Amino acid sequence: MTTAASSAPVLEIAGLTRAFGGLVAVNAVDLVVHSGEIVGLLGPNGSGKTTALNLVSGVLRPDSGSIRFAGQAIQGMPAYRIARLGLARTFQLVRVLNGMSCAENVKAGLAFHRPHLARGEIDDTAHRLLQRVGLSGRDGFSASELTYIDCKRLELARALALKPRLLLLDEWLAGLNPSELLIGIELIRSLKDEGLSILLVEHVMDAIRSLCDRCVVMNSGRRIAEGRPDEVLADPAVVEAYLGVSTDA
Ligand SMILES: Nc1ncnc2c1ncn2[C@@H]1O[C@H](COP(=O)(O)OP(=O)(O)OP(=O)(O)O)[C@@H](O)[C@H]1O
Repeated sequence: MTTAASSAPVLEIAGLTRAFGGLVAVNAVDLVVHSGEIVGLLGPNGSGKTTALNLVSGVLRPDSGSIRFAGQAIQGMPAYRIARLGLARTFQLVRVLNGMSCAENVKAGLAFHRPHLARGEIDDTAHRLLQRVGLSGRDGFSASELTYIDCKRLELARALALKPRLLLLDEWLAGLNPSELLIGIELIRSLKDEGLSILLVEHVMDAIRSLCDRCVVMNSGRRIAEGRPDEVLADPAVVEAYLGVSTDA
């Protein structure tokens, strides 16, 4: 079990750039996640955070720049190969297979990403992963019957089925009510306590303050700040980016 971040980088991004036509959505961004760390990727709407996650997870190909995961260059690799290396993600709009049970959802992920597992191991692992995210007793429930937070838990279980070293969470806490938010924050913290490294795109400030070891802030595709949550959230450039006004006056 890892309780403190160690120095080995699990993710190293340098000069990452991707344009859509004339719009440079991610512009020469550098970012490092050390092993055991939770790094927040912040910024106002449209600043390029989801595009950055899409580039890291192989959903999109970068125009230039490098992405190293656990020391291996992964830029431009197809998403399924990156996932099999142990880099998992959740999506801003929850993606679960609604026509399937919770257990089948997780087993589908296990069968695809860990095809060497025997049938019994797949069943046991799916059951354990559902317990792990707080879905005990829901193995046979249809995913379409789940509440919103339970859908999020199921998507997390599917991501954990990859046995990831790094987890990318794209606004996983968005839309939760205050009591669900506390549960969600504790669940993410418990993953870190087990040694998982996490890159977290998030707008919920309480979550950022309580979970993140460090934050990188983007605006208009560029990295504008990096530091501890309290430091970056007090940075005038960050306040200006979020509020759209200068704080110099
Ligand atoms: N596939 C695409 N084609 C064209 N433009 C895109 C595409 N994806 C993203 N963009 C544009 O790139 C910019 C960055 O978008 P992105 O979704 O990465 O921002 P974000 O920081 O994740 O925003 P939010 O917090 O609202 O999710 C935006 O101007 C967006 O409209």
